[in-house]
Amino acid sequence: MEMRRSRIIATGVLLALLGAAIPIAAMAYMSWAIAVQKEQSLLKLFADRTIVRANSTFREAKDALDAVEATPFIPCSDEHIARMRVLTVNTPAIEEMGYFENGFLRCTSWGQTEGKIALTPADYVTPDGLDVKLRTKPRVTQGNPMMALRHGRHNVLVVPSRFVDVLVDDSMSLALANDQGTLIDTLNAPDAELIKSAIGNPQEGMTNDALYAVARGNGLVAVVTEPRASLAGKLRNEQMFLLPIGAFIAAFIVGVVVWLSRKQLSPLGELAIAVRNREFIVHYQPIIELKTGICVGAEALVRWKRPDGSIVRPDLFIPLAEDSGLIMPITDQVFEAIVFDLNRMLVEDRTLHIAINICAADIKSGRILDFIEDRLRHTGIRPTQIWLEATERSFIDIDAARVTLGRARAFGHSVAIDDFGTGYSSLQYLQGLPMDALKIDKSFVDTVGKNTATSSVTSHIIDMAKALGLYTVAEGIETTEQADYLKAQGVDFGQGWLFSKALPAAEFIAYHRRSKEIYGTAPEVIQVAAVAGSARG
Ligand SMILES: Nc1nc2c(ncn2[C@@H]2O[C@H](COP(=O)(O)O[C@H]3[C@@H](O)[C@H](n4cnc5c(=O)[nH]c(N)nc54)O[C@@H]3COP(=O)(O)O)[C@@H](O)[C@H]2O)c(=O)[nH]1
Repeated sequence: MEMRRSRIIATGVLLALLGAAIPIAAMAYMSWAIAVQKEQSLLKLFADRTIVRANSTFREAKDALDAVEATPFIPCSDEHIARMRVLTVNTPAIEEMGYFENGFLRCTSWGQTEGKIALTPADYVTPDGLDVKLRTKPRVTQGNPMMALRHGRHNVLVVPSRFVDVLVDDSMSLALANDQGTLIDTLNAPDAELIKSAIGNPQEGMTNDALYAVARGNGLVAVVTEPRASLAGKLRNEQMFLLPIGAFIAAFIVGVVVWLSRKQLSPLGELAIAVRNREFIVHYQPIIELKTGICVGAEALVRWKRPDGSIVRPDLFIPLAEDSGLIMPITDQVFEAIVFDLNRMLVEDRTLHIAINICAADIKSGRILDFIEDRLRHTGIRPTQIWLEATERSFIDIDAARVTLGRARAFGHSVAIDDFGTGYSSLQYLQGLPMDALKIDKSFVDTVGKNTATSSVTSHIIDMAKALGLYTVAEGIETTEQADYLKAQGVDFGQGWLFSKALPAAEFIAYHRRSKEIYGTAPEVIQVAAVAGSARG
């Protein structure tokens, strides 16, 4: 009992801990995943914008080069130089324009040169056919290194930062490269190693320290990165929304676990577990023919054997079982136990019968009769050897009771009214019911030899039963005086501690064997009455 409680409590605590931890952990993980996903979408947006920006810079440069190539002016004439100057001024992306002849720079948008600056080989060629020299020191202006883009006989100089001229968050860095991985320019000093590996990877990703997103287009690759630490703000926002949901789910699960555990720990919960685990055993109280002392059968009385070996008396759990409906599976288990325990004995001695207690619900529905019929099949036990005991209190629906008891007798069972006299119904009320025997309650037997107000009731009950042609069985006989009195009154059978307490199956079998040696076997009178399906007389 204690072990089971401890197990239920331990399981409950474990499930409650898991039930609390899993939703909160799941929501914490979801907060992180959503924050990462949102941040990566933002990085991707900036990477896409960088590609757009770089492409537009290339396009501007190309348009300017196409325009100057198409001019009809004499190379390096005043008109040609003026044209280059106008295009330079009107094209924000370019800083300077130059004209090459025979591999040397002859003039630029600034004017004539000495013709000594030689054309150097391109670092790569864009898909639009522009020769790109990544770092060129402008020899004319002597300014910072620029990127030179050449098409035909002209080139333009572009400040590399024009390609990455995108507004990004302060925490972000970006890099632009061509699709062979040659770096064009960077912004906010990104980690070179990360950029190198990100260029080779698709879309977006994450390292131990940073998040990154990659965009590609027209021979260019843009990578935008951000340290993981900068996720903190977004993560907090997501957590503020999701963690309360996780806490709510956790509280709900813990509540359900506590509710289920308490239910399992409740008497009804324990009884339900006992039914599931088939923890019921049956003891048999011998029934004695008072005239001869012969053991004619037994009443099957259920006991709840807990896993720790302790036995619970039926009056402690039968009322709860009846209220909850668990009495039906318990009755089934009692009947199966009878078949298991006494099959051989009942087949060997046809004069023996076993009485079982039937609950109100089964009397109303008649369900138990089908169950008994099914379980008796192929056992060799005759239906006449099974008596059904029903208390007056269980006849809630008298018409349904009449049908069920009638069916029971037609099938061959004898029907006994248990605890007679303790209910409110009169014998007259019960008179119309199909029955064979009346069990006189212990409370009346107890009055024998005592001068109490109810003493005379006992003999009246016996007389009425005889008048109705019913067998009589006296319960709870504890003294020889009671037995002698009841025998003298013509009571047929008796049970009680005078003869024996309810015994485990093996002890009842031994008791019956001993009794047989002393008193012999009963004549077939009880069986005959039951087979006939009619009352005595
Ligand atoms: N629906 C079911 N009810 C059942 C079943 N098994 C038992 N019960 C009912 O539980 C009540 C208590 O039963 P139990 O503790 O087994 O007590 C029985 C006898 O042991 C007791 N008894 C018998 N002789 C004496 C005696 O001389 N002195 C004394 N003090 N007690 C004695 O009486 C009980 C028998 O009761 P009854 O059924 O009225 O014949 C009890 O109401 C049982 O019916 C079950 O399987 N299903």
